[in-house]
Amino acid sequence: MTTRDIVLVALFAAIIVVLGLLPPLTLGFIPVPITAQTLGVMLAGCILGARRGAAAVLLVLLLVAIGLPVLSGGRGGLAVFAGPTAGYLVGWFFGAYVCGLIAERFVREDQPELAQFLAFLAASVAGGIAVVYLFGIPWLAYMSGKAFFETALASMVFVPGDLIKAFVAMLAGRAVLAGYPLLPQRA
Ligand SMILES: O=C(O)CCCC[C@@H]1SC[C@@H]2NC(=O)N[C@@H]21
Repeated sequence: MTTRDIVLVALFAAIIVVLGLLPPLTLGFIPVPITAQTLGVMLAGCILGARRGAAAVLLVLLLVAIGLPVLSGGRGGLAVFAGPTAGYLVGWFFGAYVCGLIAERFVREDQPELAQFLAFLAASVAGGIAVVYLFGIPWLAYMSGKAFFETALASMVFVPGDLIKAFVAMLAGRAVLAGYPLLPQRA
């Protein structure tokens, strides 16, 4: 990693932390909040690509681990990794990575604008939603002692908001690519 990469990773970690200042939306029937921080995960993947995007999330998770209150609602500390949202947090790391991989592979600067939008949207949905849920739901089911399908069904409450975030990440990914490209592009 170059010094520029490190600065970008720190910048996107800061963006994820700042998004955590927006109050979480807690729901009575599931011990996982709706949070704007998942937008930061998608932005990191779409704008920085796989390695640097995942590194930005990892940095945030390290800040959580050392006890800084950087999660929405001012939460932090090692106990979070033994709580009901831990699977989602691990999913953020892999989600940013997969989001970045898809963006790196399918976004091209010389593509038509529509193809770029679609590639960023696919990256955000696959990485920022599917992969995050893939880790989050089984862990939540285990922690709450509920059936997997019941937990998966309850987690669908996050989908509308996460789709809006994926749309915002798509717009931001394309805007940054057009003005100040940072995304590595793979053959
Ligand atoms: O703050 C935490 O401890 C982690 C919160 C995880 C929230 C999950 S991520 C996917 C889904 N989308 C949301 O807005 N909330 C959940």
